[in-house]
Amino acid sequence: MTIIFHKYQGTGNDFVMIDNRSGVFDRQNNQLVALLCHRRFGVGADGLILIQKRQDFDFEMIYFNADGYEGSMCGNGGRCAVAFAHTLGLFDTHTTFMATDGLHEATITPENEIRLKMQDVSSVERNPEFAYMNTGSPHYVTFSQGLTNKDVFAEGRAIRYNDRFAAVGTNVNFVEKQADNTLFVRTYERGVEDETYSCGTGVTAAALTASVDLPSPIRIKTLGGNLQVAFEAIDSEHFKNIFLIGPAQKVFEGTFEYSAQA
Ligand SMILES: N[C@@H](CCC[C@H](N)C(=O)O)C(=O)O
Repeated sequence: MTIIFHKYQGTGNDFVMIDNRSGVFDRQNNQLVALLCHRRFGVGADGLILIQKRQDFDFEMIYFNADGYEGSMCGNGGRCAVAFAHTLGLFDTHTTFMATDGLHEATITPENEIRLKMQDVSSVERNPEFAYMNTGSPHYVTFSQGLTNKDVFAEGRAIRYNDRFAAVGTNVNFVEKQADNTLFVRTYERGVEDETYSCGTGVTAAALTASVDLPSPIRIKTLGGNLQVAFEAIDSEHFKNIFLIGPAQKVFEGTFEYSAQA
């Protein structure tokens, strides 16, 4: 079987994108998804996204983590899906599409960035050491000093597999507030089981956590580039009109030869 794919990245969070409007790609084939995402045996990516037909919407985004299994919402993947759907001619500058956490809207800005509307957040658990919330995916957020030198893999993994989170898992974000009120965020991702260069739902959670000190929009720095999160805070636990804003770029396209025995 020959699979035509496109590779996209959004602030270094990278995705194999497949136009599956024909329905030919079997979304139950977790082994194939994991192989495509494998950085030595496959194309290599943090995740894979299928663009599918969906009645009443421009498209549906089906997101898989690099482990081959369908994940919860992916913010950077959503921005890349919008960029890819645009090249497929599915919309002009504004789109509405369906994802696992519901309806999303997005706009391509005059600066060619993707402004993606996220789901409202109606619950934030604020503890002295960390905050925990769902921004489409579950996120643990903790503030940290000396973040450049932190062992995000080891410390993030320890939290992801602790007694509270082991069964379902969580993404883990370490955040350092910088002098210019930018947030530097590094994320250990569930389903990738490693640090990624950026996590869109993670930086959204970081911004909402920091909203008690910083006004919207909040500028974010990640290992892979810069993002912004804009929002309306109703109070410290309720947020609406949340937007994740940043670049999404095509890297290359190609074909992948797959035989089930491989
Ligand atoms: N990279 C993503 C987050 C993807 C979701 C996650 N790994 C999970 O299923 O928990 C993003 O940009 O939001």
